[in-house]
Amino acid sequence: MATRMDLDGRPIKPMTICMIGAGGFIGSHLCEKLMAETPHKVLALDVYSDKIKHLLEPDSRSWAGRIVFHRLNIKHDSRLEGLIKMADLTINLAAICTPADYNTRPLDTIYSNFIDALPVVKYCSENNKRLIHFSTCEVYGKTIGSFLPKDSPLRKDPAYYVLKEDTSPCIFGSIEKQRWSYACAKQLIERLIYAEGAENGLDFTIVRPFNWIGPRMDFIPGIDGPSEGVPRVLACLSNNLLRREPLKLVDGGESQRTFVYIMDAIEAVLLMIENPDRANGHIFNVGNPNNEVTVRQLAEMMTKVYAKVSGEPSLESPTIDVSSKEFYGEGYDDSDKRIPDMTIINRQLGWNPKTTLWDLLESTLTYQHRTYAEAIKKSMVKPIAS
Ligand SMILES: NC(=O)c1ccc[n+]([C@@H]2O[C@H](COP(=O)([O-])OP(=O)(O)OC[C@H]3O[C@@H](n4cnc5c(N)ncnc54)[C@H](O)[C@@H]3O)[C@@H](O)[C@H]2O)c1
Ligand SMILES: O=c1ccn([C@@H]2O[C@H](COP(=O)(O)OP(=O)(O)O[C@H]3OC[C@@H](O)[C@H](O)[C@H]3O)[C@@H](O)[C@H]2O)c(=O)[nH]1
Repeated sequence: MATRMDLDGRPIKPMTICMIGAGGFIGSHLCEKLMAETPHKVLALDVYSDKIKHLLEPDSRSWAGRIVFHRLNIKHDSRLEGLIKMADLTINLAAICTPADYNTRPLDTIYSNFIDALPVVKYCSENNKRLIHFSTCEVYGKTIGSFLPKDSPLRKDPAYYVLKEDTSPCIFGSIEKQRWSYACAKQLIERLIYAEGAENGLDFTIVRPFNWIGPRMDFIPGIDGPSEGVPRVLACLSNNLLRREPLKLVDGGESQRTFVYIMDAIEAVLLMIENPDRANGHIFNVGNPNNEVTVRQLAEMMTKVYAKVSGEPSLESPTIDVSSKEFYGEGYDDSDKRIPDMTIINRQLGWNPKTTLWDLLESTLTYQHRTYAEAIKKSMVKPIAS
């Protein structure tokens, strides 16, 4: 493998990365990228390994031995500090991060996103190790514009909705809207990391992902996850399409999101890993401001794309409205609109997303169809009564 150069033309030394939550959606893509394109080693920590098992098989692959899986729960495992000490860099991805959990399991959500992350920050700070911590775009909460009168022309002014790392406020709902337990826990761990940087010199980078989507995201209920489980929107709507049932739109599907392809987003993370001088001390939005849709538009586009990749005609009534109370239960609330400002990541790392929403849905739904269509068909065949 040719020596890799950083953005300032210096050779990049191979490093060891302690990746916590390596078995999840983002972790699996990051591990794949690191194995295929870099000489770095990965200590992969997670309670699950299904999504990276293809990388762990002892075969003749060129990366054999560069990735080692450690099955552990960071809540209670004394191996954690030793593994952080063995590495040059720690990346913490571990979290409960599906909205269906925020209002129904608020304690688990707060513990996972704040309390369980504390030792990771502490061990990095005490051992002078660099930390890349995964936060979320949800720390911005709602836009300022959402509080303006519906007909206010200011709602169209980007100053009232574009989310900027160093100037936008974090606006959450009231305490009984437990949806915000996740965002609030993430905000507090960001503040703690920032303070460790300011007071104790911790080298940190904070990533705020804006709806990264792609293959291996979450699970399909009843196939590789619980039948009653509610994953994030991509998997929910994929599940509906695979089962040929109407796609459920929560509260009319009016909320807006920007979706970025996981493959584009992983490029940004690799730039952070390999350019510490440009990434340390920064908080980065990572998203695609050009891929904005309402959830209703997302559902309509997914319906069209799925018909194309599966060859099956769409349903006559492809969507159905459902209230948030019915879908998520008491205490749900929502972010109205999420457009990332890209100035800082552009300036520091020269990163820009490339993939359009149509293209990323086409490759992702091709994967969903190939991976799940047969299993769904089998599961839907009713057993014959004897
Ligand atoms: N995917 C997105 O669009 C998105 C958006 C915003 C923020 N994020 C953040 O990025 C990170 C990764 O997200 P993801 O989409 O890959 O989620 P994911 O749920 O697929 O991955 C998280 C992984 O962490 C592991 N984990 C959780 N608790 C653990 C513990 N106590 N010990 C060991 N492992 C544990 C889980 O088993 C899982 O494999 C999270 O911090 C999330 O909040 C993701
Ligand atoms: O079947 C569904 C599922 C979801 N939705 C809606 O689709 C939108 C997006 O839902 P997602 O499940 O992807 O979750 P959100 O975008 O609200 O939050 C996510 O954002 C960033 C991360 O921190 C987390 O991964 C998650 O909190 C929401 O408005 C939700 O109400 C539907 O209309 N139908």
